[in-house]
Amino acid sequence: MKVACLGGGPAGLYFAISMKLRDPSHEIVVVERNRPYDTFGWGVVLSDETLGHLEKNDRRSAEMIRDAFAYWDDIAVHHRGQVVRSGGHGFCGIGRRKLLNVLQDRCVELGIELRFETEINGAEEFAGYDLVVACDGINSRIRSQYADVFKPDIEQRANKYIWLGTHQKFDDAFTFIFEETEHGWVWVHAYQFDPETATFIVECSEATWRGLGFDQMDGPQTIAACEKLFAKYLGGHSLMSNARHLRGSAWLNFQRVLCEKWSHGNVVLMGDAAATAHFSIGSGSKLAVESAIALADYLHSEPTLQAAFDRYEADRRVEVLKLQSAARNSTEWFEDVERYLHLDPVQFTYSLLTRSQRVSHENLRLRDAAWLEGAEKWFEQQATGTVPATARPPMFTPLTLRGVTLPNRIVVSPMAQYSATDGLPGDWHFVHYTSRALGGAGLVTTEMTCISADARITPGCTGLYSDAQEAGWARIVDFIHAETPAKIAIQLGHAGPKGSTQLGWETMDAPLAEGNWGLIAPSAVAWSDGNQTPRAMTRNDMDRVRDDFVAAARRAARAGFDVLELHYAHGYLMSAFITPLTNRREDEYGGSLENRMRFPLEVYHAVRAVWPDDRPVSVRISASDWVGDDGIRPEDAVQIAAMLKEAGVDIVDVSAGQTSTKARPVYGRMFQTPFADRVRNEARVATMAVGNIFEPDHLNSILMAGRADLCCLARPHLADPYWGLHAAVKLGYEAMPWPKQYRSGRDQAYRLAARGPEQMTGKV
Ligand SMILES: CC(C)(COP(=O)(O)OP(=O)(O)OC[C@H]1O[C@@H](n2cnc3c(N)ncnc32)[C@H](O)[C@@H]1OP(=O)(O)O)[C@@H](O)C(=O)NCCC(=O)NCCSC(=O)c1ccccc1N
Repeated sequence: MKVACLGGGPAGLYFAISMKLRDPSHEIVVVERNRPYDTFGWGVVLSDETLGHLEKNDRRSAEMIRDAFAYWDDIAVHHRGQVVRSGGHGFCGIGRRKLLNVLQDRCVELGIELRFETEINGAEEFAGYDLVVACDGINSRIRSQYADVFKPDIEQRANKYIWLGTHQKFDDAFTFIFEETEHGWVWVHAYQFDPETATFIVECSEATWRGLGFDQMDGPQTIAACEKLFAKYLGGHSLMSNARHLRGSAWLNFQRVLCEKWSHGNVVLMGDAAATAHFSIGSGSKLAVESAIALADYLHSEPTLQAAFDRYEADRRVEVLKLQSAARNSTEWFEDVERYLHLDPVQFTYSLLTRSQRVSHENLRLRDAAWLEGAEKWFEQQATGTVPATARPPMFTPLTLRGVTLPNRIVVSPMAQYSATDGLPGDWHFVHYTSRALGGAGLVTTEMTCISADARITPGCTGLYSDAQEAGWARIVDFIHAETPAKIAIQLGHAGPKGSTQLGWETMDAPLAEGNWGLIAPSAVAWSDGNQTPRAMTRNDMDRVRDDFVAAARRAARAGFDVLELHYAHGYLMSAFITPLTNRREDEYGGSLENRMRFPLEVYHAVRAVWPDDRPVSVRISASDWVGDDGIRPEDAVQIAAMLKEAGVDIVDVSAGQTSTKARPVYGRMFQTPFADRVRNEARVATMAVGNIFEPDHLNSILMAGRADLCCLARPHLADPYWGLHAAVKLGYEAMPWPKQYRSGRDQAYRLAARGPEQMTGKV
């Protein structure tokens, strides 16, 4: 086969080697515009796993690469005058020039032609070749030439970065340095890649970059300014640019590239030309060399060029998407890093280490158990004020809000049971709520409990507007207080435009077959075409609703609830005021966010005035309407939370959506946690995270990284009332209190768990 590799970066060179090794009769040329020693980038990073793949593919070049590698295990984070160091991270770096030279030497050894200083203008210049591999990097000309076929999706990221080098040693750890300037924060990713040299990537937001005047500086001025900013870390050494190469001498914005199609005729994309991964997860080189191996394999296993391209694309796209998803998390973390810089250095470091969401709490334990234990102790000290002798998982630390101390951070999320008659909590509710409290949750939240009969979502919803209902709830609260360490919250709400609908297991959100009651809402906007149109509320209606909330709050206090949560989310009455999608009012309760929040805040203040001072109030909000700029966006949620905080709300329960039938939510593990994180760290208010949180590791990671203060689990608690107890068994946390009646079951559960996971009873 006659093969042309257009571009002599790692992808092109390694593909040429891989092809020649599989069949020495291939005639291969690598065409490259630069001279052999002309390159950008200082050092690149490969993992041990990728090195293993290289070894299997070509032992000889792998050994040469291994010999030239700098290894380091620690990550050091310089922040607010402290250095936090953790181990077990296992990186290896090599000079990009060294890597290219090793690969070039190997090409020559195998009889591959290297044609340097040759500019490629288009794939047609290689018409006589059987296979043309476009590995011409991030700005690929060949990709542009066939852009209508490859359909590249190129996203320019917000931050500015420059890739520099230094002779200062960073050989003991991969080092992150965060420095505050009068124009915002600037930070460094530094790592050694040969005995004399380290990569020194400087990054900041565009606003900081402009504020510091980098947009007006030439190369030498830029370097001098960076040297001054980071002088105390450079030990008198200078910074160096790779002046001959644009990508080593100028500030860049990272471009995330993904092509819809990777081949066209006999032309195929590879490496950065096909897909890129942000440098902050150190996986660009992995993608390039592993793609090179995969394409070489398929070209020798498949009957036709097209079949090989198809398998290559299908196989590599999955890997690319996985890495790009982790890379996106990491990129966004650095774009939003100013949100986290107020955190304590320990928590900030934890947040940094888990930024891609690929590294979880237990994974960090495998990397550096001692560091994680220290971090867990720090967390517990924040919660209790005392340094513990032994650490416990963050999810089992208490949280105090006003005069109420929750024994742990596990919350049973409010979930409608649709099982009440006339709003009365009955035996079903008694068994359901008390079981979850016995099962280890720190806080059990009731389903949305309605402030009046016409405030109900369905005829099966519970209420708190009669003496009988108050007595029914008091029975549940009393049992929980007498028999369990759990606290119990009542969630009070009014269904507004989503009222008078069928039970959850009938047709959700559809009106009743008969016996519908009239609806009220901020404006006469129906939930859907199939729902009743509500009447727009008058001020009299507002007075009644406020007074009903107050009366229910008084009853809740008398019934002994520990926490009161107001339901301001999911399209119900208060949420319908907050979102512009359903609030079309032209008076002082509609229009700006301040106006839309006016009635919800009035209700909050009225409730707070009758709710005991020593008991906290939580408010659940929808942090996104999932409809783009027409509805509530996460940045609006920060403002909403700031208003709630200002009003005295103790914790914001951050959910999302269910406010419009047009919503397009993006589901996934912990998919709403980024909203809780943003609200917590921008509005600086305690938050609860909710939404597809289901593993103990999720809770510990969320809490420890400061993304939320409590974690709500809904469906896991339907599947397993004893979720909290089982989580403690799984984590080996033996101090978890069990009901005394169940102690022999507890002992057996821990014994079986110690023998191995397959022996465990119950599931988590
Ligand atoms: C990703 C990788 C391997 C991709 O290799 P590719 O071979 O696909 O692309 P490349 O750009 O290296 O080489 C392609 C070369 O093709 C050539 N070329 C382009 N157009 C023409 C043309 N018209 N005519 C002739 N030649 C052409 C050209 O030389 C180009 O290279 P370029 O000009 O340098 O882009 C490469 O770009 C690279 O080495 N990147 C460095 C990525 C990296 O390792 N970053 C991670 C550092 S670790 C890190 O920062 C980190 C790690 C952990 C935690 C935090 C962190 N911050």
